[in-house]
Formats: sequence, C-alpha cells, structure tokens
Amino acid sequence: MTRLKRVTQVFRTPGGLVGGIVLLVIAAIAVVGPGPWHSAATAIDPEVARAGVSNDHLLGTDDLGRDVLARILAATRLSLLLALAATGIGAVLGIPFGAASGLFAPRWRRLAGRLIAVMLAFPAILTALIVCAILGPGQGSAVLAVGLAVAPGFARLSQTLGATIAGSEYVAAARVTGVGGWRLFRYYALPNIAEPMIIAVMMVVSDALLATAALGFLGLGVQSPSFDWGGLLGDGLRNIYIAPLAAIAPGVAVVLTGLAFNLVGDALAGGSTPRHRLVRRRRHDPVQRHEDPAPTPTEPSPNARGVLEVDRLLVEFGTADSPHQPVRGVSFSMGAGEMVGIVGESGSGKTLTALAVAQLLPYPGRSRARRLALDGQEIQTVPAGRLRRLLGTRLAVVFQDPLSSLNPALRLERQLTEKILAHHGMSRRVATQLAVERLGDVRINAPSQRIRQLPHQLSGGMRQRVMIAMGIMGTPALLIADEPTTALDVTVQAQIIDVLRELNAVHGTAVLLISHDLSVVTELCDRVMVMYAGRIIEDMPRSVLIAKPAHPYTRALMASIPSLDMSQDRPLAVIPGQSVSAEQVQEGCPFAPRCLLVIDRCRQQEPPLVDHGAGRVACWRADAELPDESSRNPASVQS
Ligand SMILES: Nc1ncnc2c1ncn2[C@@H]1O[C@H](COP(=O)(O)OP(=O)(O)OP(=O)(O)O)[C@@H](O)[C@H]1O
Repeated sequence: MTRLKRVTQVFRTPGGLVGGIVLLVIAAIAVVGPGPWHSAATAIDPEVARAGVSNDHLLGTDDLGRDVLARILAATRLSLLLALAATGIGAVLGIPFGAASGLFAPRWRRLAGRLIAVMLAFPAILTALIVCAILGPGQGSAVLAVGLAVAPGFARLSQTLGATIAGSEYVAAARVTGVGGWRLFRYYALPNIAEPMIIAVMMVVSDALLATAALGFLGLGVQSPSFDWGGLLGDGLRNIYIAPLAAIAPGVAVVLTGLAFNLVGDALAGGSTPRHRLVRRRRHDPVQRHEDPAPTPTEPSPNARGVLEVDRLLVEFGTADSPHQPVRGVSFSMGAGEMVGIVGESGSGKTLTALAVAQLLPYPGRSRARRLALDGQEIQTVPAGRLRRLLGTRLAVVFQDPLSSLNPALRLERQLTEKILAHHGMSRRVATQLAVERLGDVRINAPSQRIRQLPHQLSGGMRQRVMIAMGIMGTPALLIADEPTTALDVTVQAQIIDVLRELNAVHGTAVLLISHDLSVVTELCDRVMVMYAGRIIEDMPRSVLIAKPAHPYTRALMASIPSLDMSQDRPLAVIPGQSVSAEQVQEGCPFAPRCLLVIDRCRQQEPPLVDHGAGRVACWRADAELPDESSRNPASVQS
C-alpha cells in the first residue's frame, strides 16, 4: 500500500476526518493569503468602532472599526507560518541530535541524555520567554524562541527511538558487517524513526501555534502593523466587556486549529500502530487473500461451531521475501465450557497461537487463517470497534508473569473495574462490588481490603489469581491461560489449577491452558493438543492420551512425566535429540530425526493431521509398536 493510500485510510476515522476537513479549510485560507480580506481588515472607521454583530460585520469590529472576521482570516497565513517555522526549527535541531545520540557510545549517550533532560526540565513557554527577552520582541525572535523551546521534546523522542533501534538485532548485524557512523544514522536510524516523528510533528505544531500566539498576545511576537491571532487576542482583550467577539474569535481560531492538528496527529498515530497494519494487510494484501495458508490441505477443518474456531492459522515474522512461520496451519475448535490444553516444548508455537487468537501478536508478527472465530464471530473481518468489544467482553487472557501484566501504579480496584466500566456501562460502585466478589471467587482472603492494595503488596500466587479475577470480571466465554503456574511453587500451582477448575464449573467459561508441563494439562483439561515445530501433531481426549498416546513424541512426553510409583533407581526419561523450531523444519516430519519409529516416508513427507480414533494425529506411524526396551519407556534410550 502506498503512503498516500495509508494516509487516506487514516482519515476514515471520525477524529481524523473532522481534523482533516478543518485543516484543509484553514490551509486553503492560508494559501489564499490576506489579499481578499486586506482592506476590510486594515480599514480604520471610528464610526463603527466596537460595533456588534451585523450583516456588514459578522463578528463585529475592533476598537478602530476594523472587521474582526476579516482580520482573523487575514492573520491565518502568518499565524500558521509562525507555528510551522517554529516546529521546523525544533525538528531540525532536535531530531538529528536525539537520533544520533541514540547511536553514540554509551558515555556520550548518557551525557546527551542528561543535556536533553535538563532542557526538558525547563517549561517550554519559559524558555521561549527568556529567549524572546534576550533577542527582543519580533516575529523572528518569537519563532526562534518557540523552536528552541520545542527542540528538546523532539530530541528526547528521537533519542528514545534511536536507542531502541541501536539495540535492535539488525543494527548489531550492520555493525558486524562494518556499517557505522553516518550510514548507520542515515540508513538505519532515520528511516525507522520517520513515521513516529511525522506524527510528533503534527502534535508539536499545535503546541507551537499556542506558544507563538501566547508571545503575540504578550506583545513579544508579531509587531504592528503585521498581526497574528495572538496579537488579535491581546488587542481584543482590552475591550472584552464592550466587544467580546474581538477577543473570543481569535482564541477560537487558535484552539480550533490546534485541535485539528491534534486530531490528525492522533489519527495518524492510530493508523501507524501494528494492529492497524495487520488489519490493512489482511484486507488489502492480494497475496494473502488468494493464498492458502495451510501447508497441509488434507487437514480436517474443525467442524464443531463453538466458542473458538481456528482453521489453518498461520503466524509469520520476517519480510515478504524471507518469511519465518513459527505457527504453520494450526486448526482446532473449542466448545462452550470445554477445557483444552496445549502442550509442547519451548518454541513449538503455543504462545503465538494464543496471541494470534487474542490479536496480541507482537509487531511485526502477523497472522492469517481461513477462519478465526470467537463466539461465532470472525475476528479477522469484524470492524475494529466491534472487535475491541468482542475481545474485551468475551475473551480473557492470563499471562505467565502477572507482575508485568499488572500496572504497578494502580490499585487493584481500578485495574479490576477498568474493563467492565469501559464495556458494560456499570456504575463504579456496582463494578467495585463485583470486583470484590470476583476476588473472593479466586480465593483471595479479605477481598474488600486487598482491593485497595497495589500489585507489589501481593504474593506471586495472589497476583496470578488477581489476573484470573480480572479475566472473569465480564462474562468471558473463553479464558486463555498461558503458563499460569510456571513461576509458582507446587502448592500455589495446585491452588491456581483449582481456581481454573472452579471457574469453569461455576461460570461455564471455556479454558485454553497453555503449558509445557503435560502433568498440569492432563490434570485439568478434557482434551489435550500437542504442538511440535509450529503444528498440532496430536489432539486427543485426556483419557485416551493418558491410556494410549498415538504419536511417538506424545508417547515419549508421557513417559518422561515422573510419578510416585516409579522406581527411584531408574533414571528419568528424556527425549532423544534436540527440539526443532519451525524455522528449522525441512522436508518430512520435523520429529523424524528424534523418532524411534522413523521410516523413509517420514523423512520425505510431512504427515497431515488426520482423524484418528477419538481425536487427530499427524504421524505415518501412529500406534506402531515401539522397539523392545523403548516400548516400556520410549524415552529411555537417551536416559
Ligand atoms: N517476536 C518474535 N519475533 C520473531 N520470532 C518470534 C517472536 N516470538 C516468537 N518467535 C518465534 O516463534 C517461535 C515460537 O514461539 P512461542 O512463544 O509461540 O513458543 P512457545 O511454544 O510458547 O514456547 P515457550 O514455552 O518457550 O514460550 C519461537 O521459537 C521463535 O522462533
């Protein structure tokens, strides 16, 4: 999509549209210039001084009888030019300094950071006033003063962005290949900060407009006979009780223009977020529309229409030329109130599958699927507003690290009630009551006292339960819990499992539990899906999986679970070989190099996920007998 098309897309938001129209009108007036209004704006006529609204003077006249509307229109060009020039000076001084300092050696970077911080500590208007006082009144000094005042803001933003880029893997790779200095700045830093900077410029123009108008108002900016909106405001204020419009109208012009810049900047910022990019990509990328995302067309589509339907989900990183697909055509569905587990080794794609469902993939990750439906509604095509509401009310996600998922600065009450206040229109009192009830549901003692605490005042297990309580504040049809017990000790793990079980029984919420711990998953879930190298390789009811796992990988996983009745002399089983990530998948079954049942076909052809007994399995040798020793313990070969 071209940049122009992306900009027009942004103006499809209501705020962007209103701001865009206002800006276009103001820009047109500025382009026309003071010409058409010049005589009415400057002609002195004491006979009509301070006249009210009339057909001849729509906004009345000032104390010399000059038409107020004509003066405002005539001042548009100069007011805008002053603001744009000041922003330009700020950007030219601040952006290169900040961006370059992000790439400096650490010592110089720290020094530059301190310098920027000191400059930022000074209020911008104070800086502008001091510079103006030193240089003397006049529009040139006003522009320079405001430019210097806004420069540190630009520097700080570009420094932060530059530092992020400096820490990126691609800059490290460029440095390794000998790229440095100016080329690093020109080709690696600047292009990557351009977009957020354009948005920042839009926002700063609005501040600069206000600041130059303020200097004009104080008599430090544009000097007579020229005039800008700030000057008009100052003149009008002298007679505000006799001719109020002469003061109000230029003020409205400043506020309206500033607001329009902000609205457009805001719409641009919204349009540049990864979420927008994903939606745009999905709807407009012709390759994606026609391409079959599934690497294995024979995979059965999930047919049960339920809480969640995922059909041939694919998650992709990297560029279009060299994509990397950590999730490769995952299909499953979940019925209402069902408890399903996803297990697999680290890097098998469990978390990315969940994040794609929740539309939370980190940028630049993108997903596509034949169908991705929550509560029967296709997530990929539902308009953004409805999608937010759908995900906000029907889906809850609990992550592994609750401390980083909870806002450290907000009390639990605020965090628990936020979602419900936004989506359910409940009063704060009722929402707080519900929050206390939910904290009780997840077995937090003294919930009405706890609700007034901050996250750091709770233990790890409590924080995890608070996250679950937060998830069930609405009426979620599905709760995704990604490794919710991993960082917790065994007792607290058991409590969390109990809470999830109770939540399912009492509220009927379906639970998708992600874990690398097969024992946790088989304890809680009705059905278990095993992932390997970005695909589901086995999907079975729990009882079948425990009694007779079909895939050799699942069999090895089951054998590696320690149990109380196993001999203490016997070493714990391990699965031979190294886990394979989706990037490393070549021809054939990704598990083939580690499989005890491997045959030639496994090395040549990746098996599709097909119906198998009570579930589905992706294996050419499902249920085949394992060799002697390993049939008792398939993972013992390497133990
Ligand atoms: N932000 C990212 N950018 C690029 N690739 C990524 C990113 N996040 C994940 N991946 C790739 O996707 C693979 C699967 O990641 P995912 O987080 O889904 O694994 P997982 O099965 O949940 O493992 P774990 O249990 O360790 O969290 C990773 O091995 C990595 O190669």
